[in-house]
Amino acid sequence: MLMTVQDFETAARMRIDPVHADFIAGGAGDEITVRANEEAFRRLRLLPRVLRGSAERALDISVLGSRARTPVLLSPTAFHKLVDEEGEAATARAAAAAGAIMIVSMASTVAVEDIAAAAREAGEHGDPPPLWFQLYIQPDLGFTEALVRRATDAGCAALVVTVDSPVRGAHERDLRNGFLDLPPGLRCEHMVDPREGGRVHPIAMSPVISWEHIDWLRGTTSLPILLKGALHPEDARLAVRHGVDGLLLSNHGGRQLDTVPATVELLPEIAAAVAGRIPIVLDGGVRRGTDVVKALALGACAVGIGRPVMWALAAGGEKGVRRLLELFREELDHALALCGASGVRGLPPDLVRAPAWGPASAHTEREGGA
Ligand SMILES: Cc1cc2nc3c(=O)[nH]c(=O)nc-3n(C[C@H](O)[C@H](O)[C@H](O)COP(=O)(O)O)c2cc1C
Ligand SMILES: CC(C)CC(=O)C(=O)O
Repeated sequence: MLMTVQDFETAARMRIDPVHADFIAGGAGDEITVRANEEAFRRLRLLPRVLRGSAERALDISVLGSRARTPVLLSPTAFHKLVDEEGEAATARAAAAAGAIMIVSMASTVAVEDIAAAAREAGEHGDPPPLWFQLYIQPDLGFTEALVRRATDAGCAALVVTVDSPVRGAHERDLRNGFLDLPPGLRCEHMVDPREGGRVHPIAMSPVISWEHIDWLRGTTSLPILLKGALHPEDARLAVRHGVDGLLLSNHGGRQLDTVPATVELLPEIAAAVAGRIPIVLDGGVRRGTDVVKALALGACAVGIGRPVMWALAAGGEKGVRRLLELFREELDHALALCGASGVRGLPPDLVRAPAWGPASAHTEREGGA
């Protein structure tokens, strides 16, 4: 029975190529940050209030003009067709049915127009939440601008600009496995260049992308812009000054610079830096309803999940992702009830206790390890 994210991972591993499972699970370098994200959530403790609950909990959110029935977003993940033949279309149907915002990866194997059509078909409770679109700004600004127009025309309601990738992270599992490109028959649909007879460009990760590019993007679109991957509080303040509308506080699931802190450890500092001026979504290591409560209480308005979606899609296609999102909903609602909360909004930081951040190994060994 699929009851936890771990169950989905186990089921997925029985169905997919181990090389692809490594691509999903893996991270950069020694994968210290991959583990740190989950460990940090495990170390935080919830301190519930009593005699103040309500019969039902409100789980809906509204962020940057997008309404959703759950604060759990689908973070952008590449290459869904590696694990399911319908790829991102299946994921989008599940997200729409759950009323969850899906952030479409620029590196998706289904085109954003087709993903949007799939989501529209599946909205069970009226209009599903809009899609958001993740972008790596390409040094070829003409190409980038055309892609932004394409995502906008497809109905995407926000742009999530990934800024933690001046170069690609060193994924040693992929290097050892020789997994360096998509298998024949699959391609990144958004990298097809209509100007060049349909040539498929590689995604450029460029260290010359700068705040000037964010200013340029700000001038070319009226969609809300979120920065994904700014971790330093000074960069969070700069983002506000550059007219960015929101932050996706993310360390790319430990796939870029290894040994950066867990995102939930950084959250209080980042929340203090932006001081409520722009919303913060957090991803990295969110695996349980209690993790969602912790992130929201510490200042996020929503959370994203990456690997869990890939495992669920691999384990059971659209149905698998639906079940996963249901599970997060049930766990979140249950945890809120136990915390004496009436919903996901306005959760106070004193719901969370952080034991002194001692050596991570001491905590994890006692709890059965990562
Ligand atoms: C298989 C995989 C592919 C990913 N692809 C992208 C991507 O195309 N763009 C991006 O900004 N982040 C990408 N990410 C990072 C996720 O958006 C997210 O930050 C991370 O997975 C969150 O951590 P979690 O996996 O612990 O939930 C990817 C992550 C994984 C695991
Ligand atoms: C194809 C890559 C650009 C996707 C990515 O960001 C990742 O694998 O973490």
